[in-house]
Amino acid sequence: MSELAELTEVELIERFAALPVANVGDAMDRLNVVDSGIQSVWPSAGAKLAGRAVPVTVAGGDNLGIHETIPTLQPGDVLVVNGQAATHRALIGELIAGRAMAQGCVGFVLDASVRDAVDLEQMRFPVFARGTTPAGPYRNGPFVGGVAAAVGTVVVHPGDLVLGDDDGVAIVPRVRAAEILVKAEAKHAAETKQRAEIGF
Ligand SMILES: O=C([O-])CC(=O)C(=O)O
Ligand SMILES: [Mg+2]
Repeated sequence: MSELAELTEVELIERFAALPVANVGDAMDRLNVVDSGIQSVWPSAGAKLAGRAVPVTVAGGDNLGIHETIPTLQPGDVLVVNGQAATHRALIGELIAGRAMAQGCVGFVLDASVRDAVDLEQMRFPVFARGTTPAGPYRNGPFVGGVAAAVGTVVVHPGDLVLGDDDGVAIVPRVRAAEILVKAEAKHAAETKQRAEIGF
């Protein structure tokens, strides 16, 4: 634990990024795993996300809060959007993703729909959402940023760690990150040993 207490946030995120999200979920007693309806939107497998949460809550189908938040993003941030689980409009696409990438943002998680999924994969920009639709967003507001937001029933605080892979998304509370990393790495080591015993 003392070694972990000295890890920088970047090192902590790198260590989490090396683990399957399932192992991290298990290390949190299977809690804090985001609703299974929120998945990678890349047409192919291989999306992998690990970064620091910047939560924003928007009205269903409206992305003003995303536009206003993107200029504030820092390298390593993940934009996490409570879009009210409204799937009738896409809140982001490749253009907004490109602007976020230019800020150093490493991915998005949205309780909403998105569009331009093929472009997002070609850009290697991981986006997790409830689905895709060609229907574009409105841009009127309101929105709330800078405080916790709910995504798929999980509360996300600013600075929490956001992890995603082809199984889905989990949120690691920042204050518990070191303790959860120890348990998740132990779980991964145990499963690696079990695989060898089973013979694959
Ligand atoms: O037009 C929008 O607001 C969403 C979109 O498709 C993009 O960002 O590429
Ligand atoms: Mg677009």
